[in-house]
Amino acid sequence: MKTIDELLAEGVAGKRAFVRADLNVPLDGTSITDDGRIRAVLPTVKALAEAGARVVVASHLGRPKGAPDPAFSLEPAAARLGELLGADVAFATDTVGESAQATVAGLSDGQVAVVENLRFNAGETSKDDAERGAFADRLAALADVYVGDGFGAVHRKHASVYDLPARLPHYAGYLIATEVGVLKKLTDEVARPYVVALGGAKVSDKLAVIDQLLGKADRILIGGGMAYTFLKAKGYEIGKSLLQEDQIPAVQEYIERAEKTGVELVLPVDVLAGTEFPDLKTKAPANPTTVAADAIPADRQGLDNGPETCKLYASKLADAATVFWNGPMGVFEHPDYAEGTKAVAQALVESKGFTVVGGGDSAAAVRILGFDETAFGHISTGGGASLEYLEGKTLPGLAALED
Ligand SMILES: Nc1ncnc2c1ncn2[C@@H]1O[C@H](COP(=O)(O)OP(=O)(O)O)[C@@H](O)[C@H]1O
Ligand SMILES: O=C(OP(=O)(O)O)[C@H](O)COP(=O)(O)O
Repeated sequence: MKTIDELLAEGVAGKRAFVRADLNVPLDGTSITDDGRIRAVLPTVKALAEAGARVVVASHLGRPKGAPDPAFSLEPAAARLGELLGADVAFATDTVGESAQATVAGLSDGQVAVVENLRFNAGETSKDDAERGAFADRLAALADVYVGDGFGAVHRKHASVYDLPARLPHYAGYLIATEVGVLKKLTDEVARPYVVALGGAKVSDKLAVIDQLLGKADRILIGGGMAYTFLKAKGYEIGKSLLQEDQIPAVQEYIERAEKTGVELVLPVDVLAGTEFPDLKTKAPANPTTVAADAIPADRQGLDNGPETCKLYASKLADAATVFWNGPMGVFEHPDYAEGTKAVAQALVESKGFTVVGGGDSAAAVRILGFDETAFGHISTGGGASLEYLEGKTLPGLAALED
């Protein structure tokens, strides 16, 4: 894999450098609640700009449906990037159209532009190779070289991640190099006990990871939206909680395999349940009740770990020599549902083991809830990406940078 240092040594002045970043930051309307992913790509953007490149930064944000949607505009992220760089950052209101072409053509050496959300174009995420390829061709027309630095998206076989690097000389940016360097340590001989904590909302994406983790981890703690498919698979009532119904048979098999192989699979014993999903804008009191995890009332949904589960998970993390945590334990964005996430973060802070937190929202949670980032071994910008890396899978966005 060629790195950005090789590109800098070859000389990049006057060249258009396309940086595929992951600027998928959490937003409250148009205000960014955590800019960690923007800060994470700064070393790459700065190095290219200082070397005189014309830097074109591209990213997805959220999951728009292949067409422009103002709620998912990258404009706030572009503005924040400009503030952090201390320089004007141009913004193109489309990704490959007239605005992007004119914006890129207007760049001088050392200037930076951001183009609009890649996922406003159906070709970005298409499963059809030709459709993705056609979009990648249009992206390629904007640049001379490609720098892959969107670690959080390297597990996606998307046009800007997988097809575009094949069309341009390609290099890995500093963030990807750092992330892979740290995560590699968890794929070699890991210090045991190795405990993995999984939560969050991207349940369908991440349930499959457990299949592999069962052969690697000594203990797996399940929380967040992930937990309810497990509780349902055990035959419990989960009310209106998040459920991945089609995954129940797979989850039942995971539970059986864990029992047979001696992997400790730990599920919540109590949860905080509300009558509805809380209002994250007003943060109006949600008045949840603590209920047993095997008897969530039909009109309620589990939205955080309960107090007994918080204690249980802290005890299960206390003796870990290695911890990997992805996915908040509850809807931490609301103060009534933040305790489960806080308890896991606190247990990692107190841990004597090597601790890794991964994921856009998990990393944001740690910072928003006031934890000191330096108290963790590593905070990864990618959740799904780091999980799939730990599974030993070939990640499209890394494979594409290899040759
Ligand atoms: N029980 C739950 N029900 C619904 N959403 C949940 C629940 N627990 C956590 N979440 C949500 O999960 C989201 C983060 O999930 P995810 O994107 O998978 O994590 P990450 O970005 O760290 O990989 C948060 O916005 C949080 O509100
Ligand atoms: O937020 C992300 O992943 P993560 O929630 O697993 O950390 C990445 O930006 C990838 O986004 P996606 O899961 O919509 O492809």
